[in-house]
Amino acid sequence: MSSHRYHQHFTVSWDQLHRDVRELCHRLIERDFKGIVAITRGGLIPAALIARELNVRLIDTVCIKSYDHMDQGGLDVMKGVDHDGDGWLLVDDLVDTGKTARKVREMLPKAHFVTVYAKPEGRPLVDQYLTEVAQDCWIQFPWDMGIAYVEPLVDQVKR
Ligand SMILES: O=P(O)(O)OC[C@H]1O[C@H](OP(=O)(O)OP(=O)(O)O)[C@H](O)[C@@H]1O
Ligand SMILES: Nc1nc2[nH]cnc2c(=O)[nH]1
Ligand SMILES: [Mg+2]
Repeated sequence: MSSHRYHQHFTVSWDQLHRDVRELCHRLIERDFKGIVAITRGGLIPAALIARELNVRLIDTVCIKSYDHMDQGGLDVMKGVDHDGDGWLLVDDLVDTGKTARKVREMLPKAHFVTVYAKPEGRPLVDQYLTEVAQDCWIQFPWDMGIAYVEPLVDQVKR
């Protein structure tokens, strides 16, 4: 599958991401977790922020790659964990088609799985998420962006 499926962009700033993760933490505060499993790489930053809010120190990773920028390839699992996820919080930044989530759920069937953003196809695979985003929308994360100069409108339009 390729970038042709994305027709809109949803740009998330660092501030927005931080606010969203904190809101997700409000919904997790009543639960106790043995630790957090972050799905690399996208799950690492939300996992660090959640660990701070919930005072969790034990953090593990499932290392998996599915996309090369907007192009979806085969799943490459580089590292798993040696338990079934019982009592653990499993964290990713987003669920899109659900392919990554399905694979990781097989590996950790008992974990409580959360993402910050969820698209409709992947939504049924997570236990909790904060914000739903349209299926044809590419979520642009702050770690993939930089600050750039923008020409004044008059120069863009009239030159
Ligand atoms: O629901 P899916 O269609 O499987 O897509 C979701 C996955 O895609 C992205 O990871 P990616 O493979 O791009 O790797 P990264 O986290 O290292 O950026 C994202 O972080 C999710 O893990
Ligand atoms: N950054 C980013 N990675 C993805 N991987 C799968 N879907 C997406 C998306 O919408 N944004
Ligand atoms: Mg990922």
